[in-house]
Amino acid sequence: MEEADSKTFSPLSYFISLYSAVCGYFRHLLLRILAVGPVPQHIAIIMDGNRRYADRSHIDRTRGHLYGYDRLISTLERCSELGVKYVTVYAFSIDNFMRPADEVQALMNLMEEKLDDICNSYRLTKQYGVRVQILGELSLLPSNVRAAAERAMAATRQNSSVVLNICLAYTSTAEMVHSIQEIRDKFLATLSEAVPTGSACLCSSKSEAENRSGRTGARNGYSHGSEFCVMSSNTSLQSEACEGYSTLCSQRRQQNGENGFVHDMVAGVNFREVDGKSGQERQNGLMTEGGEDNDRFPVTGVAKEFLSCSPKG
Ligand SMILES: CC(C)=CCC/C(C)=C/CC/C(C)=C/COP(=O)(O)OP(=O)(O)O
Repeated sequence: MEEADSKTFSPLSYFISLYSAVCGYFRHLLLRILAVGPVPQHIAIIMDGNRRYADRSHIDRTRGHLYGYDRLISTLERCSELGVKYVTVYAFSIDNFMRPADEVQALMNLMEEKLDDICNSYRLTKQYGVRVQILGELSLLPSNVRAAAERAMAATRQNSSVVLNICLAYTSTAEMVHSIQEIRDKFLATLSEAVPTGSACLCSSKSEAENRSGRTGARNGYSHGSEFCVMSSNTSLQSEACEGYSTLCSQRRQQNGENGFVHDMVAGVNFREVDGKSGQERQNGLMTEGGEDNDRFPVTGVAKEFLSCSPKG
């Protein structure tokens, strides 16, 4: 026993543990000071530079991704200590599937392993109370990763201290298109309930039928029928949209020519739900936003990207 103790003790290991304890103490102090000031509720992170780091350090690229993951977790812990409520990480875009097959495979293996590690980490799940949410097109992921994602969400569902949103197989274009399609379908269902079929005040029966069947827009551009149905209804969805989004809607109509009004309006509702800003604020945001990376990033790039894509049914 004594022999084993004398083998494990070394001045170097003693120095290393002393050094890390001192660093930990100062980090803790620094975070306490920072927490006195304003702390953002939501921090979004784009994982980037893992391969460049690996190439520069002459290590395997998979190891570069592994180090990137470790950094993410320590950043998450620091955010949680500061009182940040949401950390959103853009970990894998739909476009990333176009990377070489062996890299995609290695990343998928890493995701599966790390999602399970998060679930099994006492530190993350119990001490930090991390709740995991996976955002994206889960159907595009291999079944083992999808299952790991479901496990992580289920295992941390009860936690509430900090939410870790992991964007996997995600792009904001796909998200916007899907949400618009979903809202369109709900809207059209509401429309068909709210408006008696064949009412003389409504659009022609032909355009009404087209809207109900979920077309992207009215065939004839801004047919009176289509606009009248939208503007005159009292459903909350419609009035919300009309209330603060008229500028956005009309700009969108001008830009897209014959894209349907239904979609312009739905986009307005969605922008509001995204960040709670008014249509005009959102537009100002659009005009001033820049940077390549923002284009595909959730929240910041959403509206900008939407304006540059034409929704298709
Ligand atoms: C569970 C969980 C959160 C797992 C995370 C897995 C992980 C590390 C994903 C990052 C993948 C990725 C595309 C990183 C970007 O760096 P890059 O490859 O684009 O590097 P580069 O900019 O140097 O080319």
